[in-house]
Amino acid sequence: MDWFLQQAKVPSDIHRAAATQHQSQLTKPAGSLGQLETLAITLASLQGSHHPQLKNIHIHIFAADHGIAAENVSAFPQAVTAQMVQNFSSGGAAIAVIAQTLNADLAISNVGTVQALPELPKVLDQRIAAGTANFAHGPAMQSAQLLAALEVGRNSVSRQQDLWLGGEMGIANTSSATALACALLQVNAQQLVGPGTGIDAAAQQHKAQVINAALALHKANSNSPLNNLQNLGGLEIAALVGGYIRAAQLGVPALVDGFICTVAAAYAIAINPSVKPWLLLSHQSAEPGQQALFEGFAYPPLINMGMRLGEGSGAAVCLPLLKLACDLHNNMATFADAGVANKD
Ligand SMILES: Cc1cc2ncn([C@H]3O[C@H](COP(=O)(O)O)[C@@H](O)[C@H]3O)c2cc1C
Ligand SMILES: O=C(O)c1cccnc1
Repeated sequence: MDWFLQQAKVPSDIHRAAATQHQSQLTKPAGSLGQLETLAITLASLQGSHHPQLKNIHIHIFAADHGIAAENVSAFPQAVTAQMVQNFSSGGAAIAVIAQTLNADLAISNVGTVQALPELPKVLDQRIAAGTANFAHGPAMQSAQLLAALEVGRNSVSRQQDLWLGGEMGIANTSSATALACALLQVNAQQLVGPGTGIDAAAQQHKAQVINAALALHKANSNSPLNNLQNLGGLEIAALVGGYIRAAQLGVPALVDGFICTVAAAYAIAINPSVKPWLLLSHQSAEPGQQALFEGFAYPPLINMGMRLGEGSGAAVCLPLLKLACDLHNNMATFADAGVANKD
């Protein structure tokens, strides 16, 4: 059996029940910490621990170019993908600043920029191809490339991680993500298309037309999520899919970023439904297409900051909340410990 079809670990009901009971003993009215309580309980059951923790957080950005960029669907030129990889490496990108502030481990995999890059700190050169092919004209990837990209994501996860957070960089990847979401949900691109890096309404119409035409082109071979991923995907999106599936198999919770990552996570679930409990939505992106996918997840997103950047940034912004959820769960006094009267 292909590795990505193997079952995910099963979350611990025993730890969920114990964490729920523990929360009811802490010095606060029951339920008053809202989602911080449910988060701690979820992390306890996923980590199989009475003391959920987020000490070892791994942020991994996957970068690749997209052939669909030739269709004029992004506000920015393709060269920005590689330039941003250098910016991740040198610490100037938003995600690099956030990772630094939060003291989280940041790695970058170049899975397919058109230009090869010189060796850069923190950047793994894992180029599978010089970007994807233009999916308006044919399959984005060969099947061997899809398998290789899934494998790159797989290899970024380890059991030692308390949480795995994937991010992406790839000019034109909102077009790929929109096409994938349309194929999964069986809807028209007009329903999901959005501004990406900031194109206006007329350009969004054009983007939707390009995507709809491509969906029609690939329709005959669109009967499985893996086929759709190969035809419409990006190398970095496929790597994210591999990362989400592996995290779930190893019992590592994964925090899902905005639109593109949510599409990748939805594909991980479509390919291997057992991964679903392990994928936590972080933020609601301002990219409109993301919301249509929320129903397929086990938990709703945590915050809405109006962000639409990608790079894993929205998920990373949620990390302090997750850490607080753990610390409150682990360090608050119980009514009995503190001598505080509980309600009758
Ligand atoms: C400077 C810069 C930094 C970024 N970081 C993430 N993205 C985001 O924008 C891109 C997707 O939008 P579209 O489909 O419109 O090209 C992706 O690379 C995504 O990660 C960026 C985009 C730019 C321009
Ligand atoms: O929500 C996202 O992930 C997103 C939205 C626009 C551009 N890049 C990423």
